[in-house]
Amino acid sequence: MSEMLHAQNVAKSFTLHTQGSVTIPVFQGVDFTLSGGECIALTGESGSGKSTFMRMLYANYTCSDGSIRVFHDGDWLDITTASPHSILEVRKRTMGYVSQFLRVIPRVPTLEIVAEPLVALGAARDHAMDKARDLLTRLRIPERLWQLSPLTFSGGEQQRVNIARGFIADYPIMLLDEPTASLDAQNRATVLALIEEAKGRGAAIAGIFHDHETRDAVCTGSFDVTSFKVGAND
Ligand SMILES: Nc1ncnc2c1ncn2[C@@H]1O[C@H](COP(=O)(O)OP(=O)(O)OP(=O)(O)O)[C@@H](O)[C@H]1O
Repeated sequence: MSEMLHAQNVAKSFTLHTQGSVTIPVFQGVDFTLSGGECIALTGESGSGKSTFMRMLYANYTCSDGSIRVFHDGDWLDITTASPHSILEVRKRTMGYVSQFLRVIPRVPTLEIVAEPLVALGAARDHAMDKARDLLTRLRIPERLWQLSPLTFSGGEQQRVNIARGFIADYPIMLLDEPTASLDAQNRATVLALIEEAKGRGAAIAGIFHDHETRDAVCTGSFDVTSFKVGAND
């Protein structure tokens, strides 16, 4: 399995500038690697920093220390020092992120929202639309909703649209933030199948899965963020 992501000696603390510059240390000294075909669960008690770490892997949060290198376009790129343009390129071609919540521009139809990442990669529009229809069907979004904006959809429907959008492109690295959180058993099974398919094509996956059954079904390993808590080894 080839390594796709390598975080080294990563630390994070938040400074609350609006609250007397109070500093909240979260973790330090985090070493983490992710290879193709793996699905690693980020684990640890509530507040240990799982979401924070995942946002750092996606360069949404800065690092207080350390490096996070991703294998992008045949070379290693440190996203902690990369330009905003490079980060957008990494997100477009190398690293997908499926969050629990859908963020979309109002009035854009669901089908377009799902197809968009593949169109952005240069795929033919017909192919992207076919794949979007296929994913929406698999995720049981009724066809009568495809031309509507998902803004008025239920929480579970919005999450499934988000999953369809996240899985439409074959990203080499995928970050999954509770992808099955508000899904029923049938849809959860579909998401598990999508994760298995991504693993099978060699994607390197890291995820937060509060549901143990999901974690046990798809994960090849786990990574406990708690052990890097500031002061954990004092
Ligand atoms: N934007 C932020 N500003 C300030 N503090 C933050 C911010 N995001 C997270 N934190 C703090 O960082 C710590 C880790 O939070 P995080 O959400 O990453 O934990 P978690 O392990 O994902 O928790 P949970 O399992 O409850 O979702 C918490 O103490 C939290 O208050």
